[in-house]
Parts: sequence; structure tokens; C-alpha cells
Amino acid sequence: MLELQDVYFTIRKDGADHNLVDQVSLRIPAGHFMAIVGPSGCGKTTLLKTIAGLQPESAGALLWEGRNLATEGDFAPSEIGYVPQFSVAYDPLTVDESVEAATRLRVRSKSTADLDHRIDRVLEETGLTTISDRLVKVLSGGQKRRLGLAMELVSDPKLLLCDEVTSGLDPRSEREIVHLLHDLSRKDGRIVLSVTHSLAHLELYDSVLVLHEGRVAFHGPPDKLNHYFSVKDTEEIYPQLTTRSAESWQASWQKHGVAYDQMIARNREKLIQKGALLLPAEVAEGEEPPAVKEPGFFSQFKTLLSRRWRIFLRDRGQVMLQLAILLCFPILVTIFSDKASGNIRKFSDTRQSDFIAEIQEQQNVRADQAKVGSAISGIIMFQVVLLALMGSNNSAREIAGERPIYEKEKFGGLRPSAYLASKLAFLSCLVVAQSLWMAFFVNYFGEFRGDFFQHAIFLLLINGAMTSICLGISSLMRTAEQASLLSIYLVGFQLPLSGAVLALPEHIEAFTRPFISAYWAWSGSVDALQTQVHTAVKSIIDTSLSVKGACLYTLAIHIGIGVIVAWAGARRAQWE
Ligand SMILES: Nc1ncnc2c1ncn2[C@@H]1O[C@H](COP(=O)(O)OP(=O)(O)OP(=O)(O)O)[C@@H](O)[C@H]1O
Repeated sequence: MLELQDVYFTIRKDGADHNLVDQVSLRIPAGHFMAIVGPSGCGKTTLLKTIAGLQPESAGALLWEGRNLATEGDFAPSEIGYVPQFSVAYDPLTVDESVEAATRLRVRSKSTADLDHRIDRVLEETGLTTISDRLVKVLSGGQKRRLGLAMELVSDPKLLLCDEVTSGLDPRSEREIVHLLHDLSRKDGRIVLSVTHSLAHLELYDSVLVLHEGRVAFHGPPDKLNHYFSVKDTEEIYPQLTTRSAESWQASWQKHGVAYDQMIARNREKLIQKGALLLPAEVAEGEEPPAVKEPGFFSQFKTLLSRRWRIFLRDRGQVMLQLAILLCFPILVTIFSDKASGNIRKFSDTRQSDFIAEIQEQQNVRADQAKVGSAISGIIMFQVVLLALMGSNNSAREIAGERPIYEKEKFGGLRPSAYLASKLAFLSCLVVAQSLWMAFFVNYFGEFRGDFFQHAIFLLLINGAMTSICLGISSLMRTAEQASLLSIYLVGFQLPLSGAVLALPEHIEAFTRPFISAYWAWSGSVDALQTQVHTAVKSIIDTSLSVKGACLYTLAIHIGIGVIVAWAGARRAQWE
């Protein structure tokens, strides 16, 4: 039994309180199928989200099986299913893979056979068995809705909330989906609440709730709707609603509500007697079905990581882009490697015989230092900036691009820690491949004149730092576009603020330096150069260099900050 007792959801707007859900009271027994209808903007979705706990009630109480959800424990993720308006499946996966991932993320299966059995049962129940190997991206609207339902049914929820699952469908698909929802409510005592715009097929529901400006205007059997609203056709109900104020409709329903509740109860008794409505006691012969256990951290991590790789490898455009970047960026750098391999003449140990020869020698040495030093510094900075760009490309869209699906999965019991760990594991592979390939490729065509290992570590760190920071940005932004834009700006500022090209004014440098990852990676790599080359680089820059240890620690801190921000962003609820 789901019970709503004078539930309100209030927002503050222009200094005043607005009730989007206004004193809604309902008692919905097990196995009930209810439609929530009303004109656009009347608060249907808000009510559904309030029941789901996504927008907790401002006043009143919600009780589930007699338990107050606010004070005695919220729904367990497996108890409730929420099918939102948007698609919750990834386009490159098949129907079967999507349902399998949903099952692995929500349910701890005893064995592979148990898992397969659950997946097959859900596919069968939603009529998806024959198209189980089809890719999500080629499914029709109706099939996508079925898939959304299937992915919720994997945990056998006792309460299924559906938000506009029939909108935009052709009449036949709409009828099929309403029939499916109806059938889902007939077994196991599952309550199905369906928000819908459509007033078609209302006869399939046990009751219809009509909302008007957040208030209940009617809740009763569907065949009493026209009589209650004094209309001949159901289509006339919405225009009829506008003839009176929401307060007046609410007052009217409060007067007649008890009689309509009794009608609903009588209809229910008849259904039970006919055997058309099976309740859990009859299904399980008085025994409680075993509770669905949630999978552990590692199980969710493994599922997410393998799904991420599968999605990546199936997205040919993404793979080609990554390969193009991986191959072309180092080639760009090697174009300049000739200039960096030039000889730097040394000052001779003995004094020159004449003053002019000594000046000439000094000029030669300085010319060599300028030529080779600027080429080497430039090549290092070029590598650093390209890897920073790769880092931002790796992660800027990683969370923001799939936020609605992630929020939905979090609602279904996905641990943010498992999600973030899977992202870090996936991105680490890209970072290692990109950075080491860049380091070795460039080194092959123009050997690094110093400690190559140290240089490679700094290339890894700059890519890691930028990937991590952009992942943090991705977890905070509302859209992938916002996250990409901000990440690109962040990379764009790295070169001018690093001081590698032009020294910054001291007062600006002191403020910006700690934040510019490119500076620390460049400085750490320059520190790895042989003494003579190091001197040559120092001779052409005005910016002070930092020691290896400071560079290492600062970049490690940047990576850490990115991960912490990503963690905070991933934990934060961000429903539309
Ligand atoms: N968190 C919120 N803050 C401010 N306004 C909100 C919030 N949530 C919903 N609203 C507003 O409350 C009203 C009801 O929104 P809701 O989405 O519940 O309506 P609906 O009946 O589902 O509409 P539709 O049928 O068009 O989907 C709308 O005007 C919406 O803009």
C-alpha cells in the first residue's frame, strides 16, 4: 500500500511560496494501476518525482507498506522502478546487453544461470525476446519504451512509476504499452502509476487521478470521469477544468472523494474474485519472496568498465578520432625535432688570443643556445599542450554526456564510487597509451637530450592532470557542451599562462602559476635535460624554472583535486 497524506511540494519563486503539489492525499493498494492525467504543467511529473523521493515533499507524509518514507527509511532501490521520459539505454548496445547491464548493476545474482533466467524473464515479459540482439539506436519509439520498462523490471520493483512512457508513440504502440503496464500490475501486487497526456485507453486503469494546478480534481474509476465532470466525451475534461478554479475542484473532490474511493475498492474486490488480479499472498502462498540484494562495489565497477569499453569500441567515430589524435599529434611534434638536435658549441677552456675572437666565440655559443634551447623548450611545451588537449578531449563529456542515464542508475542503486572508479580506470588506459606513445614516438625521431624516463613521467602527469580536472568539470556541468567549452578554455589558457613563450608579469605569475599544469610539466621536463641543454633553455627564457620535486607534487595535487571534484560532482543529485 502506498499512501500519500496531505503531500505538498513547494518552491520559492519571486519571494513567494508556490505549491506545485498541493495537499494530495491518496491510498493506493497493491496491484493497482493508476493513470495520472491533467493539463500540461499541472504537476504530474512533480508528483511522480515527489513519490519517488527525487523531489522530497515539503509537507505531509508518504507511507509505503505502513512505513513513513521520510522518517523510517526510504524505498530500497530494488523496491521502486522509475521510467523517465528520456531513453535510459546506450545507443551502441543491444537490447540484451542493456538489460544485462541493468541487471548486473541492480541485482546480486547467485549464478550465471540465475542472471540469464532473470534477463530472459524480463525480455519475455516486455515482449523484447525476438529483438534482443538489436541495437538500441535502431529501435522504434515503442520498443525503446519497452526497453526502459525492462531495465526497471530486472529488480522486480513493487512500485513502478512511469513518466509519459506513451508520449510521441503511434496509436498502436501506445495501446500496446498501456496493455503491458496493465499486465505488469496484475501480478505480484505491483503498483503501477503512469503519468500520461493521453486520455485514450483509460478503461484499462483501475483509477484515474486528474490533477489541476497541483491539486486533486478527481480520483476515481475511469468510467465515472465523464459523469463527474459533466461532459459527454473524455476529451472535454481539460476544457471543463478551466471553468472553475483549482481550489473549487479540490473542494468538490474532497466532498465526493470517499464515495469514489469506495467504488474503486468494490471494483478491486470484483477483480480479485474473478482471479484477474493476483496478489503476492496468492502468488507465493503466504511466503515472502526473497529480498533482492544489491551487487557490491567490484561487481558494479566491472560491469560499468566493460560496458564503457564496449560503447567506446562500438563508436567508430570516437575510435577513429582517438587514433587520429594519437598518431597525428606526435607527428606534428617531430616536424620540429631537427632543430632540437643541433650542436651547442661550448666555451673553450683556454682564453682566446684576442678579444675579438673571444667575443666571436661567445656569440657563437649564444647563437647555438638560442637556436637549440628555444627548439627544445618549444618541443617540450608542444608535447605538453597537445597532451593537455588530449586530456580535455578524453574526459570533458565523460560524465556530463550521460548524466541523465547516470542519475537514473544511481537512483536504481549504483554506487557513485563504483561509477567514478570505472571512469578513472577507463581514462587511465587512454592517458597511459597517449602519453607513452607521444613520449616514445617523439624520442625515436629526435632523442630526448636528458633523462627520458623523467620526461615521460611529466608527459603522463600533464595528461593525467588535465583528464582529471576536466572529469571534475564534466561532473559539475549540466550539459556536455558546457563541459567541453570550459575544458577547451582551460587548455587554451595553459600555453600563454605557462610563461614558456612569454614571461608573465611577476604579480600575475605568482597568482596563476599554481594552477597552470602545463608550466609544471614543462618545467619538470626541462629539469630532466642534460646540463648543457638545460643551460641553453634557461638562456632563452625569462621565466624561472622549478625543481623536479615541486613539479611532481603540484601535478599530483592537480590530479587529486580533479578526482575529488569529480567525486563531489558524481555524488550530487542532478536530475533535470
Ligand atoms: N524544481 C522546480 N522548480 C521550479 N519550477 C518547477 C520545478 N519543477 C517543476 N516546476 C514547474 O512546475 C510546473 C509543473 O511541472 P510538471 O513537470 O510537474 O508538469 P506536468 O504536468 O508533468 O507537465 P507536462 O505534462 O507538460 O510534462 C511547471 O510549470 C514546471 O515548470
